[in-house]
Amino acid sequence: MKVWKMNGAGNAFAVFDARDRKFAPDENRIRAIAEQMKADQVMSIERDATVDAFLRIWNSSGEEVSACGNGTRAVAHLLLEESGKPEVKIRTQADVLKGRRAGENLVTIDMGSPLMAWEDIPLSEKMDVRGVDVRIGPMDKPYLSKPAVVSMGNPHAVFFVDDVDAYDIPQIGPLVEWHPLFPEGTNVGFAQVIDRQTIRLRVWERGAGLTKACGTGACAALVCAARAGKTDRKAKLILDGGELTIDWRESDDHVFMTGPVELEMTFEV
Ligand SMILES: N[C@@H](CCC[C@H](N)C(=O)O)C(=O)O
Repeated sequence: MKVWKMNGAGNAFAVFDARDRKFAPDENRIRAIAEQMKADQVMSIERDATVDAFLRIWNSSGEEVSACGNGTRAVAHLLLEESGKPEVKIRTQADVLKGRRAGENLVTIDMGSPLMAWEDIPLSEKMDVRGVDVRIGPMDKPYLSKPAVVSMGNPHAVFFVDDVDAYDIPQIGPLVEWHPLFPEGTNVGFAQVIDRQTIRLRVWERGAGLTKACGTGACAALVCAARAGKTDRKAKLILDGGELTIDWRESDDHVFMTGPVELEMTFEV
């Protein structure tokens, strides 16, 4: 079976070609692969007669998840190269996503519409998604509170802060990731608005920890920022491992994510 080690803006992936061979790892196997290949997510490309491929995604902690923006960009890169087509369609558990080339080693994915209803994120109770009741720090004086929430096919909570580097993300991230308000857990973003077209972002990913970049996290941060009037609908997101351009199109509500993809190595197992 062919295996690719790839990254999207530093978000690291081990991608298995399961189109002609069965790949059905259990959680322990996923954890071992992720550790050995230093991958944030393990993914498999499977056949799907209605689209170019089905993409299965596991977090490095072992559980299967429904969406991965950078991973979809990485796999779109492989399928675009392989097929020579101008556009590929990839089914994930969340949606059918379209990918196309945006330059050399640059790929754009149409991530579809963000989900804003509290049940869709999901939250465990009805709440204003523009700032939910989560507080970090002393009860009377929390130093972080009211993250905005949205689903990009997976749950995201985004704290808007003055300085992303002032927070101990590995300490705070897990407290929010499995807060009772999020029955399926959540990815946790720390977003600093630099100007109306620029956001600095760090993400504590559900089931993977602090990664160098999170594609759905970048989409979530832009949507939450634009929804609150903090930025325009198109902005550059500066992550630890690279930059992503996110464009939340007004005409059809779709979010487009563009950024770099790197194929680090290919081998057979
Ligand atoms: N790295 C991803 C997100 C992967 C899944 C996430 N950790 C989750 O549990 O939802 C991205 O680029 O979007």
